[in-house]
Amino acid sequence: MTVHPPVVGHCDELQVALGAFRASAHVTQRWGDRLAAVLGGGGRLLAAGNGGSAAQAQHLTAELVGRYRDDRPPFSAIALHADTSSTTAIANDYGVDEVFARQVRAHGRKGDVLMLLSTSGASANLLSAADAARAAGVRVWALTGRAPNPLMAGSDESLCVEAPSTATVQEIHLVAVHMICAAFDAALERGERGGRAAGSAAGAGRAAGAGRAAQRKRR
Ligand SMILES: O=C(CO)[C@@H](O)[C@H](O)[C@H](O)[C@H](O)COP(=O)(O)O
Ligand SMILES: [Zn+2]
Repeated sequence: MTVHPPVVGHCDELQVALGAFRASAHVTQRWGDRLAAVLGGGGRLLAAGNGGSAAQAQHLTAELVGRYRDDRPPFSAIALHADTSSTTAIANDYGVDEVFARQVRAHGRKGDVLMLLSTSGASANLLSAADAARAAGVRVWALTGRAPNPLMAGSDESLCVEAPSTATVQEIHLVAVHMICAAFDAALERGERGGRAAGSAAGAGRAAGAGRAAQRKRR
């Protein structure tokens, strides 16, 4: 067996873990499709994570509000940890385990999706957020490290990455994020083509963009 220095060894670990991840790639396809239906129908994605996973969660919301590859309408997606005033106030007043749960109660509506990213699948603030979401009728999808873990148990659906190190799990989570975005855009594109084929003046994606403000009724 070839023994690589640690830095190169990381590439080997990533390669092996990516190979295993291919088997769960269909989950990213499904999530991208469903997200297109939820957001296109006026719903919202909430996303959260701690540390490196916060960055990945924010990466996903940025690509939905901005764009992934091609130009398309913006969609409603919020990275909960990115609101520093809310997170610090909630941590200070209610405790750190409440930082995401309280924002889920504030922003989440029935039919929305909460995406939680965690390498351990055991962070208490994410577990509380999952509980809050389910109580509000918000679907919970978890991107985690190795199964089994408490977060996958507390979520409606999960994609668990089998990799030995936190770093590798995080890197594969970013791959998953981009695959979800690609599937999301493809689903919108199919909707637009369907809309045009049916003679609709506006494709489904554009219609969703235009109608979103009206559709999203806030309590
Ligand atoms: O990025 C890294 C390590 O690569 C760290 O910042 C890491 O994300 C933090 O320790 C997190 O608090 C870990 O939380 P989790 O992934 O277990 O939910
Ligand atoms: Zn990206």
